[in-house]
Amino acid sequence: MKILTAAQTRQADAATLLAEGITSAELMERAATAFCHWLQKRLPAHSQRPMHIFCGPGNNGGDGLAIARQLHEAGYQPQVWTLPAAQPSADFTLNRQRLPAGLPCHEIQPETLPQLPARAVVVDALFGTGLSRPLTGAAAMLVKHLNQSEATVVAVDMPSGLLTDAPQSPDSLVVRAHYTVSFELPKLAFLLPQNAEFVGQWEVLPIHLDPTFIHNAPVDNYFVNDNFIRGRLPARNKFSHKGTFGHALLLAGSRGKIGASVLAAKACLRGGVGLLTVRTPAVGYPIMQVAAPEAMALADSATDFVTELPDLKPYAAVGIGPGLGQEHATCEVLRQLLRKTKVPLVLDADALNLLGANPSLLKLLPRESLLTPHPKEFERLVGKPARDDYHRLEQLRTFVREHGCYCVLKGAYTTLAAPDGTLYFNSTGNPGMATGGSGDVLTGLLLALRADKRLSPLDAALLGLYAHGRAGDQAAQQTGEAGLVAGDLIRFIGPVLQELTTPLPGL
Ligand SMILES: NC(=O)C1=CN([C@@H]2O[C@H](COP(=O)(O)OP(=O)(O)OC[C@H]3O[C@@H](n4cnc5c(N)ncnc54)[C@H](O)[C@@H]3O)[C@@H](O)[C@H]2O)[C@@H](O)CC1
Ligand SMILES: [K+]
Repeated sequence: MKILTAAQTRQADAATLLAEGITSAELMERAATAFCHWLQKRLPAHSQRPMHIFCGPGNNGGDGLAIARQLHEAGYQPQVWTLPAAQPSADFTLNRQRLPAGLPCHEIQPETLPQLPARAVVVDALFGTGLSRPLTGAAAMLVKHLNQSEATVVAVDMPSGLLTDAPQSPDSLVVRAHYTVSFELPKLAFLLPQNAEFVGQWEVLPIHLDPTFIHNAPVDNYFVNDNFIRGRLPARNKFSHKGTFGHALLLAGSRGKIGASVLAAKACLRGGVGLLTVRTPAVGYPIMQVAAPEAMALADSATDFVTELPDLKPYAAVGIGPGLGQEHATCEVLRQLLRKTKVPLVLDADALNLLGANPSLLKLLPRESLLTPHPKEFERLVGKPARDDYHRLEQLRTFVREHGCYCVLKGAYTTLAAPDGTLYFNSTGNPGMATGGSGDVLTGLLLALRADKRLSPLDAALLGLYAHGRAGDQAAQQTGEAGLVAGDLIRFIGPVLQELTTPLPGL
């Protein structure tokens, strides 16, 4: 799914009117209907909860007015509140005129702000994608009032005060919505941790914007959902052999962190690798042989950490990092690996910390390497903290362009950056996966997919992220989010990959 900018959303709107020969009021009616169906499913008219719909002067407010009319017709008893405005939009004015006589509509004044008890439902239709500056005056006062209330707040398209795809000044007032119901495509603002307190739980409803416009719109950001992933994992050919799926090498583990190497190894095996060899320090050798007998274990001559790089000839891809430690000798192994390898690399955890601490290593990074930092590791890699989540995304784009690599920034909506700077936001996963070892599982899975000769680097990375999150979602259904441990993810990798495999074309 593409993520459009606010400007492109306006253009998509205009292109739809043109392509379908409809008026903007008709498109507004479509958006209002979609919103009302969403609400009616969750809140029946007979619930009798007080409902207040707050409408701004533009088309977001126009949506609010159309929603009020449709809900009134469906048996709800909403009250409408409008902001004082010199020049409301044409579709606002039209829908204001269309309000039935029995539907109360008041202009907001400081002394007439409605009481909002906890039972009340607020529909926030003050500002949407047209917001261009911080809220002031009556709008600011109203947002403060909404945020102090205990009412349930449902935002139309955007929580009012939040910019669609840029940071706002830190002291800006923004509605704290419990739900944000948006139209057609997700907005970049929804995917950033700093906005979670405003956006709440979000959803996008189709309003059938012009598909040709969306198809041709150039974008920097994609939302990775099921549709986006379908068709990227080919079915296995009957005559395929171990070589097709590659022989991977994993360098991982140190005393006390052999578990990380075991988790990564098991995930790599379940990710479909043809063969796996794991280099661990000697202390990890018996553990690996017992825990993952399908992997070949290659013990280092040092007991506690990895000090030697094996001959790289047999391998189709190399992963390094989980539980590795940051000893000097291990750093030298990484340096040799970066110098010598001719096959795809997956770098995680301590391998990234070593890269961050030794800028000379970063210069050796082979093109198309795949790095999987969490935000702290990413900060060490780039050497300075991000001002905010938007700045972090800019740092990410700059980083991959500079190093010609793929970089996965882990978190909610884990973000993959491709070497051209395009960002892909993953949609799967849950907070239960914020648990030790979850990243090691991702590294193992990505290593398997990078070793698969049939997959492009981009497809391997996208499939890995999506499958990892989906495995987490399926695991959490059985364990609950709190009870989820990284090892639980591993047994769901196989079924999830099976589900994502492209079937034969139907007859
Ligand atoms: N683009 C689409 O696909 C559709 C958009 N619709 C609705 O239209 C909305 C966008 O409407 P508009 O472009 O009219 O914009 P808004 O309704 O978001 O904002 C209204 C106007 O307020 C002014 N304004 C901006 N910031 C302000 C501030 N801080 N204080 C006071 N005034 C401010 C601007 O002139 C802006 O055009 C969407 O969010 C959505 O709700 C829907 O009706 C139908 C489909
Ligand atoms: K809004």
